[in-house]
Amino acid sequence: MLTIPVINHSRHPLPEYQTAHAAGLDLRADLPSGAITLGPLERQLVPTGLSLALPVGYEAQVRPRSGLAYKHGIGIVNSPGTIDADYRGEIKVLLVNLSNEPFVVQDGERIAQLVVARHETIAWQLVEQLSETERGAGGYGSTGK
Ligand SMILES: O=c1ccn([C@H]2C[C@H](O)[C@@H](COP(=O)(O)OP(=O)(O)OP(=O)(O)O)O2)c(=O)[nH]1
Ligand SMILES: [Mg+2]
Repeated sequence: MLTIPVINHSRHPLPEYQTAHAAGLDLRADLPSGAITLGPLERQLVPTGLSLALPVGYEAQVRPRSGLAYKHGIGIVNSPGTIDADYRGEIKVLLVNLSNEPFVVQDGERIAQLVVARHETIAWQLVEQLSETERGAGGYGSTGK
């Protein structure tokens, strides 16, 4: 279990895992001035009121919730959003309404989920040739349906 320092400027509880082995912690909209409406194809940066200090070597991904996507066409424009370990600002969620109907985001509503993951920090090794593989440069459906 990883412990992460967090500041909660919102009036909502900290993000929680909804089930015992969930990967994502649900993020809530922090809208002290009240609900906002996303018109069709409109995008808005929705605040969460949370700031983190992730350990070096970790990132957090801001991912959509499938229920909102399926029922209301709500996605995240930059999905998955990347929270860097050195970011100390407020986590925000760039929601987009991909439906034909206006969608109201309520204060405190669970709008996205945060997945914390390890990542590598790499150094480049500039070469003239890459190791050979069976796939080679094949992609984009090269293996068939
Ligand atoms: O969905 C997101 C994505 C990013 N961020 C914050 C944390 C992240 O560390 C920072 C920068 O994000 P990113 O690198 O994706 O944006 P950029 O356009 O490359 O901006 P920058 O030049 O500040 O890196 O913004 C969020 O709060 N929500
Ligand atoms: Mg960046």
